[in-house]
Amino acid sequence: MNLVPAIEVDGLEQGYGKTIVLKKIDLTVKRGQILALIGPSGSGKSTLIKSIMGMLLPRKGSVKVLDTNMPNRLVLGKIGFMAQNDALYQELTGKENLQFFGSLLDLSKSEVQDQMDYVASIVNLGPQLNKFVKDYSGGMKRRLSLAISLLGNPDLLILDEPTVGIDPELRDHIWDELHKLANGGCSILLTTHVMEDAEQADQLLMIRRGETIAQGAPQQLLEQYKVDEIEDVFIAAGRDQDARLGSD
Ligand SMILES: Nc1ncnc2c1ncn2[C@@H]1O[C@H](COP(=O)(O)OP(=O)(O)OP(=O)(O)O)[C@@H](O)[C@H]1O
Repeated sequence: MNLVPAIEVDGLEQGYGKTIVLKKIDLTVKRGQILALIGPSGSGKSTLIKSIMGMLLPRKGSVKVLDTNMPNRLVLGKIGFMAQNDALYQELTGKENLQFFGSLLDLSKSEVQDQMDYVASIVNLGPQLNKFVKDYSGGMKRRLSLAISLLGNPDLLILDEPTVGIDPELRDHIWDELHKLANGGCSILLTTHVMEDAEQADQLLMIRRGETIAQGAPQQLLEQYKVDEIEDVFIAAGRDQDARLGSD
């Protein structure tokens, strides 16, 4: 297996206009590893993802994906990306959406057809693929977006809140599949508010007020903070940060 990390972020500072949103962020996602990014609303998770995808250039520090500085068109083709807002064609069916996004990846119609059953089964969407997306529920749209991100056998999956609106049973099924993909060498970075998701990851990065407040394997963090729940790690690390920075 290639030992170059899938993602390397080093000393990243990022912001909009005069506002600094992220400070001194370091992270490494090795090949085949799953990293969950946790933080309250507005803490900068999507900003970090946009920086990794090359949609925002680093203000300070560096971002490398598959050993390449972003943005890079070739590397983008190796990333399966699921944005927070579903970017789907409402007037097309689920199947037509998959065909369209597959064609953007230079997959032939028959290649998309071959992969369609597999990606649709991961998110349990097979029976609804012939329905128009405008008639989908919010959770079905998330599932279709996830299926689209899996097309083309990506080396890296970047998933912004993939489990929103997905029931616990299907979430377990999706996690089984994500672990299988990771075991096959796919690296995965996802954001979540759901602590059950966090427990499934190999590595956690907790951000709050633009900074990393805790980073490590779930079990390691539970031991370090002497707590039983990941949520309590976040709370304790947040208190430490408030004590350091002041709570204003
Ligand atoms: N295009 C933009 N221009 C100006 N400020 C922005 C822009 N996008 C995000 N921000 C600000 O940057 C901060 C971080 O936003 P970001 O979307 O990265 O947070 P998040 O952790 O992903 O939040 P959520 O969990 O709600 O999606 C917020 O204060 C937000 O208002």
